[in-house]
Formats: sequence, structure tokens, C-alpha cells
Amino acid sequence: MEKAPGGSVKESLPGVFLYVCAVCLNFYLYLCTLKTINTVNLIIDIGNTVAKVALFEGATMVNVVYDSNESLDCLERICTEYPIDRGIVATVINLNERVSGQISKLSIPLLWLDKDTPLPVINLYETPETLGYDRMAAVVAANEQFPGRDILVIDAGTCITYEFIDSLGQYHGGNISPGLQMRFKALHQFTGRLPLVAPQGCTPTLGKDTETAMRAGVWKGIEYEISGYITAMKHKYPEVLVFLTGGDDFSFDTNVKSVIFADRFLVLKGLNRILNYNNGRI
Ligand SMILES: Nc1ncnc2c1ncn2[C@@H]1O[C@H](COP(=O)(O)OP(=O)(O)O)[C@@H](O)[C@H]1O
Ligand SMILES: CC(C)(COP(=O)(O)O)[C@@H](O)C(=O)NCCC(=O)O
Ligand SMILES: [K+]
Repeated sequence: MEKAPGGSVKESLPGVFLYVCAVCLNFYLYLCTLKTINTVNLIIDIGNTVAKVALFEGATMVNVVYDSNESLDCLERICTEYPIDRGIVATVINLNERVSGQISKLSIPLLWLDKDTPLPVINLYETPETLGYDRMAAVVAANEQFPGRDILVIDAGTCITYEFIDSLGQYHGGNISPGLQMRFKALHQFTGRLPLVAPQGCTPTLGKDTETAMRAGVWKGIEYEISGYITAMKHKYPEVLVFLTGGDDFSFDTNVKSVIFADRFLVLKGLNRILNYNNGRI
């Protein structure tokens, strides 16, 4: 090793040692930063009709799979395709042995979302122990996109749920209404003669036969219900934003459509935010 100018090698060793430490520390910090940005999260949202399994890198959803909420067989393959770091599970049903078995096979830190999970918003719901946390996840995602805003989230799935979170980030709760399929099934199941009508088909404003009477009753009923909620919420909170999510698609007329942010993956995004919010706790 050459002599340092004006000094012995021994005298320059501490400086070299510090320099090497600084380089190593910077390189380690760089790797940590990379890892945080590229952390791969597994998001499992188990609903009453269907399970959704999504992969997120940071805040970006890179893949989503719909699977049966009674088997969840996709988990095994997904875990071989991605270097998953951690996961979160939200379920609104009691899991059968097959699904529980699929989840228990996961060899990653797993957060089970429940009433005790720390949240990035304030939960004012008075029965947190019975709350469906898919509802909470939906408002967590909406609040992340528009913090400081009053937001109504409409989630059209097995049920149609209406969630309200205010500009202070307080989740107030909301309403639970029968979903699209549930309405068609109920009309058939709880009457003597009404058929099971398919959701798709001729839907006039007023039905002119049994099939269109039922189909229009369901579709227009949902549309007027949703429009009614939006009108009522806008009356009380003039600056309220409206999100629509869930598996069922609605084609709204212009006045309703104009105030709505449609985001099919709102619950998954909210679950991802909750998982990141609990980084280091699982
Ligand atoms: N791949 C799918 N499997 C089942 N239902 C689906 C699917 N895609 C859309 N749907 C529709 O979405 C609804 C379920 O919505 P979603 O919010 O995903 O389910 P969950 O209520 O189980 O969370 C069903 O009523 C159905 O009409
Ligand atoms: C209202 C729900 C059935 C909606 O579930 P989904 O339509 O997403 O299957 C679910 O959020 C739930 O089971 N909630 C429990 C009751 C409550 O939220 O107060
Ligand atoms: K729903």
C-alpha cells in the first residue's frame, strides 16, 4: 500500500476504515430502499361470492386473480411465481378447512385484518367486532387517494354497501343493501311463481312482461337507490366525492356517472395500504 502523502500508512488507516464503512453503509441503505420499494405484498380478500387474490409491489397492483372462496387453490401457484414478502387476509365469511389449509401453508408473515388491527383512519363504527373489514378497506383506499375529503364509497358485490368517511379521516359506517344477484334470487326464492331472471337482457324503465318487470325492478331499483344516496349525501356534504367499486358493473345515466370515481380494486388497494401501515408489526 502506498504511503499517504506526508504521513505513514498506519496514520491513514482510520481514514480508510471510515471511508470503507461509509461506502458499506450507503450500499446497505440503498439495498433497503430498493427492498421497501419492491416489497411484494400478497392481498387476500374473501367475500361472500368470490375471493380476490392480488399482488402489490409498493402501491402498484401487479396482478389479481379471482378464485373460489371455498377452495382458494390459486394461492400455491401464485406463491411460486412471486417473491412475496408478507400478506394480509380479510374475510367476511367463516373459512372452510380447505381455504384455511391453503392459507396456513403460506410461509410469509401474515396479517389477519380484524377489530384489533391498527388502521390509518379513525374507526367510529360502534360494533367494530362485527364490522366487515372489506368495508373499512374500501374507505381506507379512497381516503388515501383523496385525504381531507368527505367520501361516499359504494361497493356493489354480494351486498351493496354504502360507506362514509369524512374529511378528518373518520369512518362513520354506512348501509348494507341486497346486491344485484341477491335481488334476482330473492324474487324467485321468496315468491310462488316468479322465475329466476338473468341480470342481462331487455331492461325498459317500466316492464311490459314478467321478465322485464323483474329485471327493470332490480336494475332501476339499484340505480335509483344509488342516485338517492348520492343526492342525499351531496345535500349534507356538498363537496362529497363518490367512489363505486365491487364486482358488479352498472351503466349509469350521465348525471350519476359524472360524480363517480369507478375503481374495481378499491378494497384490494385499501388492504395493501393497511398492510403497509402495519409494516414491522407482523
Ligand atoms: N369472477 C366473478 N365471480 C363471481 N362473481 C363475479 C365475478 N365477476 C363479477 N362478478 C359479479 O360480482 C359480484 C360479486 O362482487 P364482489 O364484490 O367481487 O364479490 P364479494 O361480494 O364476494 O366481495 C357477483 O354478484 C357477480 O355478479
Ligand atoms: C356487508 C358485507 C356482507 C359485504 O360483503 P360482500 O358483499 O363484500 O361479500 C360484509 O361487509 C359483512 O359481512 N359485514 C358484516 C356486518 C357489518 O359490516 O356491520
Ligand atoms: K360489497
